[in-house]
Amino acid sequence: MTMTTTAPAAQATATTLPSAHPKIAFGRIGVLLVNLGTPEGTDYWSMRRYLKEFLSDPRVIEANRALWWFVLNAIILTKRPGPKGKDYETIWNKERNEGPLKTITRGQAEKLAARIGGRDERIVVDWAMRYGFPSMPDRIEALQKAGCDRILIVPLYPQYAAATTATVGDKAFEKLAKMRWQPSVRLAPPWHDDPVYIDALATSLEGHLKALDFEPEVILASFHGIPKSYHEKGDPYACQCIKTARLLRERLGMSEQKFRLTFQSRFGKEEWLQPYTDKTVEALAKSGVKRMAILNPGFTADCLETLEEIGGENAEIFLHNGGEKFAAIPCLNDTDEGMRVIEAVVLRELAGWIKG
Ligand SMILES: C=CC1=C(C)c2cc3[nH]c(cc4nc(cc5[nH]c(cc1n2)c(C)c5CCC(=O)O)C(CCC(=O)O)=C4C)c(C)c3C=C
Ligand SMILES: [Fe+2]
Ligand SMILES: [Fe+2]
Repeated sequence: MTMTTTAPAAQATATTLPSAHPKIAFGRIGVLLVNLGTPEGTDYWSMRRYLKEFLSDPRVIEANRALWWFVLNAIILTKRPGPKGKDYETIWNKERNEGPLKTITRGQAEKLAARIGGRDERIVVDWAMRYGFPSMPDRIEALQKAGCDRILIVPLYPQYAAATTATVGDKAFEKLAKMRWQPSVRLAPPWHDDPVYIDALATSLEGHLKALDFEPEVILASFHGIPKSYHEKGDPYACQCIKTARLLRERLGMSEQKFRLTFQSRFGKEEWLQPYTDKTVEALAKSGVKRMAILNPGFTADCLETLEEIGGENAEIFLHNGGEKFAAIPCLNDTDEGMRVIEAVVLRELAGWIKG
């Protein structure tokens, strides 16, 4: 017996859309590197605008809103912009007229694009600042216009804090809430205990120590602090900093006496995570330590807090109190070591989106 089949009748008409909508590009994959932000200039008004946006974020200042609004506007935004602007002047990139945080983040994005662009032609790398410019909403929109229907957002903080990492997510979703065709979004997790990161920090530190004309008696791994109350509410930040410092110390084979963890950049009257960097530096100098170095493993890029606060203020505290030799170790920045870490994090988090 033979079976015959008949072809189904050809569809009479093609599916038609109710009406046209604008042409929308799609099919590409965005990678958005995000760091904290920096003022647009060192003058009073640029400083004030930056500080206002930053310090109005409830993730950063968790105080009662009405009370904080008053303190911020009546006191902080009148007193802080002037002296802080002067501090920024000491580290300003005059060639580009911008803060070093911006220069370095741009460099990281450009180098990342060069490193991973060839793996998948759909990848587009961009960068943004959580506060100030280039703004996150602007760059997310630009990525979407470039055809990115998937975006990996990388908050450039090795240790998670609600005040830094979570607020990047908040800002991204605030923008997504206004989009008709939302891109799929991934937020890169912190990498505080990633072996690539620990190894990069160790290699970089060893290289810088070799280049010094002295051997430090004490090395401080100084992390930006947060209020102690945030830690008590469940922020994992302190635990992650402690783990980074321990892994790094073990990798370097140094004693707990020589390699110590401290927290810097206290803001306001509340108690912050301790031990404080400045108090430790002063106590070490007063106790007779003559040679020391400080590194900042929690900062992916040098900025006011590393160049001015550590390289300026803390160096001065040490030398003023009897210390003789002080070294501020540069951050990983866009060096080969630094890019090795960012590339590893990005490729791991792009898994499943790009070709294996
Ligand atoms: C690396 C992690 C950081 C954490 C955690 C963090 C918490 C935190 N910061 C403030 C207040 C200020 N920080 C400022 C600058 C600043 N902070 C970080 C990083 C972390 N902050 C960076 C990378 C920078 C940028 C420096 C630059 O070069 O532009 C400032 C502005 C400077 C100043 O006025 O002192 C403030 C203010 C709080 C309150 C906080 C946790 C709650
Ligand atoms: Fe800060
Ligand atoms: Fe500071």
